[in-house]
Amino acid sequence: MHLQQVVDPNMPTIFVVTPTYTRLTQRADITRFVNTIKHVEKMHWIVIEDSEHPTEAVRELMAESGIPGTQLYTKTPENSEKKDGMERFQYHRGVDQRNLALNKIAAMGDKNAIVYFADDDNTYSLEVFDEMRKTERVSVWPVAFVGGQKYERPIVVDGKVKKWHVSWHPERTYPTDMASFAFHSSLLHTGRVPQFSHEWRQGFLESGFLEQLLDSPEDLEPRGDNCTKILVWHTRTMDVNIKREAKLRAEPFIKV
Ligand SMILES: O=C(O)[C@H]1O[C@H](OP(=O)(O)OP(=O)(O)OC[C@H]2O[C@@H](n3ccc(=O)[nH]c3=O)[C@H](O)[C@@H]2O)[C@H](O)[C@@H](O)[C@@H]1O
Ligand SMILES: [Mn+2]
Repeated sequence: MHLQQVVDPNMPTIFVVTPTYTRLTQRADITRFVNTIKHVEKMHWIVIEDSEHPTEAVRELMAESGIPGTQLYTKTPENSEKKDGMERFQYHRGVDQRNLALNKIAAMGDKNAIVYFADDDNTYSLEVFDEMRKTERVSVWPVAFVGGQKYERPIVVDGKVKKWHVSWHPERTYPTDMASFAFHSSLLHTGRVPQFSHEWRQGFLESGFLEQLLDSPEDLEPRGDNCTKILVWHTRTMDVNIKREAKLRAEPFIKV
């Protein structure tokens, strides 16, 4: 008989929510992302394209991954979109995409699930998925390479988050990155579905969202040895130099 790993039927499903958009490095980023999350059991991958229509590229990447998932799309509205000359920090990314996913997950009605916002370009340990699986309400852990620091992390005293190792806008109620927390799906079923807003200040998305889930940072459940282990890195893919393309064009039948 073939030996199979027995999956605990009570184990919560992890909904991994990934906004994405068409760009030169998208297949590279999503390939690396898939190579990590394909090792995570009992998960459902929600990919939301920032686009007016679903793309063949994402459909294909999702199908080839073999990961159970849902392909959604919603274009960031004109007025809140990146305009020419705007710097990266001047506009929100992923707001409408994550909101759509939240509504979808709420409608799916799974009462035994965890929700995690995982951007397509970060680096994730497998351990972070084991840690978030234990979430009762909202779990939290450190993230490296963010906020102009080597890492940002909650400081835990007697099992509670009391302050933060964060220097960028430390006055935020929850001064922490999108990749630093996960929450239980029960929080989607207590009334209005929590959402992100374009109206919030740049860099205040996480704090604004968490304020809808919890009363105080002390309600957070610290993971990763009381928030002392780096399990996620806020990496970014470099802009690829294609300045010689005009001299020798890519062949249209080669998928990059
Ligand atoms: O506050 C913000 O605006 C963002 O800042 C940081 O993220 P950062 O690495 O700077 O941003 P990206 O990785 O470029 O974008 C975050 C996610 O949104 C997607 N995205 C980006 C750009 C875009 O136009 N549309 C879109 O859907 C990306 O594929 C990615 O999954 C945070 O890590 C994000 O979670 C947060 O949404
Ligand atoms: Mn990123």
